[in-house]
Amino acid sequence: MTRTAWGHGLLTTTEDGTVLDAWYPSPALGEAGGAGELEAPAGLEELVGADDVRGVTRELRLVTVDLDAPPADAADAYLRLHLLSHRLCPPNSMNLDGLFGVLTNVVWTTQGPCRVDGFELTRARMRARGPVQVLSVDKFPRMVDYVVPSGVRIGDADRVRLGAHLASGTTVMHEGFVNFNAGTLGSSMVEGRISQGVVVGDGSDVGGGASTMGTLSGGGTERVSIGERCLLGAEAGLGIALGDDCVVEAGLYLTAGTKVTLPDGTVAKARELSGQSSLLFLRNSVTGAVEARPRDGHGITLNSDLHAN
Ligand SMILES: CC(C)(COP(=O)(O)OP(=O)(O)OC[C@H]1O[C@@H](n2cnc3c(N)ncnc32)[C@H](O)[C@@H]1OP(=O)(O)O)[C@@H](O)C(=O)NCCC(=O)NCCSC(=O)CCC(=O)O
Ligand SMILES: O=C(O)C1=N[C@H](C(=O)O)CCC1
Ligand SMILES: [Mg+2]
Repeated sequence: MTRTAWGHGLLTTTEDGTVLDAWYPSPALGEAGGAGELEAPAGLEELVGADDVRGVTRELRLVTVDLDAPPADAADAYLRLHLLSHRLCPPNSMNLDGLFGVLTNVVWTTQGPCRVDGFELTRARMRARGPVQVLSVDKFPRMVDYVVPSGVRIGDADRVRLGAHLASGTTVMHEGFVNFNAGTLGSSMVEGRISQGVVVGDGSDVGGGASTMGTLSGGGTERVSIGERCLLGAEAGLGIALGDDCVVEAGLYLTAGTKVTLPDGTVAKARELSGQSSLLFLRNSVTGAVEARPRDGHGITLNSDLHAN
């Protein structure tokens, strides 16, 4: 069966037809066709038109995508990113092959997206209109400029890209980062980096400055994930999947190839322990060896005051 999704998008298009962005206020799974669904949501029509200062036009388009096929173009890609951030699709549930290729690099400003080519002249025209700040130059905008999910706190809007999936009860502190096609499935404290493709389970804490290894560049190939009630300590790093109720000591970078001493004295590569539950990983400060020790009972408990968002 074909898995589809649709939405009415407000597209920003340059004079040569390049789509800079698309905003879908109410994307949905399935096919459009129910009562009123072929009409754009209230308020969108009023936003259509040219912005000569930025050299763009804003147009409405009803877009339908096949979630199992690669993104066809930028409008399609933006719908997929919205589906993730609206929590209609969890990370790793749709085809994102070739995503970077269909997105264009954009100057994201407080007056809206602009082309990179000729930006200084665009900036001059925008300055004549009013104050303008450049937020970033990137293929992805900030999530909160397109989607504000319920039950979430985000200390610094720059740190969460459109396409992040943040479950209700998630707090992303200023040092945290969440990439597209990545995020949380329940209450979580995020003070470290959740890389593309990485998913964090309910009740887990990613400590300050911690790193989860991504697979997009630099050789990391293991699919990293964190189960429920886990703690990735401050400044720790993770290159394998953790099951539930695991702890990684602060400052320990556990790569897939790290040799880990087990309680019976045998040595295993961390990737062989991938997905196992109830383990504590630490670097023994006397011997220098990385050890995995069994942990009893349930893992960490989050401070509920910090997640009643
Ligand atoms: C590894 C653990 C989990 C261990 O803690 P535990 O409470 O389980 O055990 P413990 O009581 O400290 O230690 C039990 C016994 O093991 C010993 N022990 C502990 N760590 C050891 C090590 N690395 N090598 C050798 N022995 C060790 C202790 O001395 C003690 O020995 P005896 O039995 O002989 O007494 C911890 O040190 C840790 O790293 N926690 C992570 C916390 C964290 O990072 N939270 C996120 C904060 S995020 C944050 O703060 C944001 C701010 C920021 O930005 O940084
Ligand atoms: O969720 C918060 O707010 C947090 N605040 C602490 C702080 O302000 O120091 C750190 C952990 C989360
Ligand atoms: Mg606080």
